[in-house]
Amino acid sequence: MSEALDPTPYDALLLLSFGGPEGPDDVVPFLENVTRGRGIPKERLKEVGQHYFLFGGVSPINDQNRTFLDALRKDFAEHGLDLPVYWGNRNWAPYLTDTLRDLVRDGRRRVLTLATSAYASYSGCRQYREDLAAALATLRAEGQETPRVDKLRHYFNHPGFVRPVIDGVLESLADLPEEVRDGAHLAFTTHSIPTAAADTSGPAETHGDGGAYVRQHLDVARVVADAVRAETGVDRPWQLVYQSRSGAPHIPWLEPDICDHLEERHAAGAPAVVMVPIGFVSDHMEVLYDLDTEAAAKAAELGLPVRRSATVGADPRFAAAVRDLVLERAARESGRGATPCALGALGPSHDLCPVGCCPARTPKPAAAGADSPYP
Ligand SMILES: CC1=C(CCC(=O)O)c2cc3nc(cc4[nH]c(cc5[nH]c(cc1n2)c(C)c5CCC(=O)O)c(CCC(=O)O)c4C)C(CCC(=O)O)=C3C
Ligand SMILES: [Fe+2]
Repeated sequence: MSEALDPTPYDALLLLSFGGPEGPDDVVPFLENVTRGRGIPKERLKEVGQHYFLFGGVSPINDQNRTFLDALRKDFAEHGLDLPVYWGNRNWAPYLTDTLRDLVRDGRRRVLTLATSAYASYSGCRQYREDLAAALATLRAEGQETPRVDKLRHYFNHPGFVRPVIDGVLESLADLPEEVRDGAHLAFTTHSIPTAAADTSGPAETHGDGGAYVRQHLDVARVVADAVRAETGVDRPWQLVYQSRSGAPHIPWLEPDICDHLEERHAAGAPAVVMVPIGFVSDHMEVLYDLDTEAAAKAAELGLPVRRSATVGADPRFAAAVRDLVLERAARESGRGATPCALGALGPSHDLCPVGCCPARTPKPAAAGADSPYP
């Protein structure tokens, strides 16, 4: 077998995700898990619960992760990468702590984690590292010997993530009526977060002005817009906009919201808009509700033709990208050379989050970073 497919020192890959309800009875307990200890207004929770009830109380996220696990296992098997893949969530079964128990039971000693968020932010990176630390603490308190846990670098600019997004935009453009296709604007969307969280996202030297969170999204948006221009020969206006805002109204979050943006584009004379959810790795409830339901209704009201381009999901190129990222990290951890692959202007992200990366408002132990209490 070729040396390039050696995952040493790792003996397991852990897919770490958000989790979602899988039936009407799950919705309220799920939302209680999500918002434990955080000041989400009750009104917002009722509203979010409604979004889930509209879809039978089922979030698509768990099935999307199951499909992605299948794609990863298939890719690894086909390429002779012998690395078992586990799955654990922050807010719903399979819970991360139970998955860590499985890893210990199976004798895994060195685990590499893939979080389902591609970008730097407290919610998308450090909070997952806190989840890992909490699960490790629980097992240690039970007297178990825990594995060493690392986390893969942010993959937002990996070609295996970006190219499927480009294809999705091209498909959405092709799906628009011909008379509005060339004039269509691109609206790249991601999860809004408090501006204070955006400004402190990523390593300390990138703080300020939207931080790594905004810069990473802009980098992806630019690469996609450039590729779409090269492919179609049409230069389209594009912008990064936000969705799924929550929190108290007096706290500033990233803006503009996609619905306001559609209104503004319509008023500016845009004949059509393609919404490109680069902030979401698969069709989460945010995509199904906030874009396909709410923003689509806004567009219909305006008489503005819109399309929503596909998320990456279980695209085989994304599974191959994860294989590439695993082998790259494994090579570096064992002192072998590895050339990290990245599109755009920012270059490959760090392997190890430095101290002060995406700080929490209330500091908590976080694993798999320079400030981890776990070696
Ligand atoms: C950056 C980011 C990601 C991307 C990174 C990642 O992928 O992890 C993400 C993912 C997700 N967020 C999700 C759901 C929710 N997020 C909430 C709340 C919040 N998200 C925030 C940010 C993010 N969130 C923030 C700053 C809040 C408010 C404070 C807080 O609570 O931290 C709330 C509470 C109600 C509300 O405020 O909307 C819910 C129900 C689901 C599951 C969807 C499904 O079921 O398909 C997923 C994948
Ligand atoms: Fe969220």
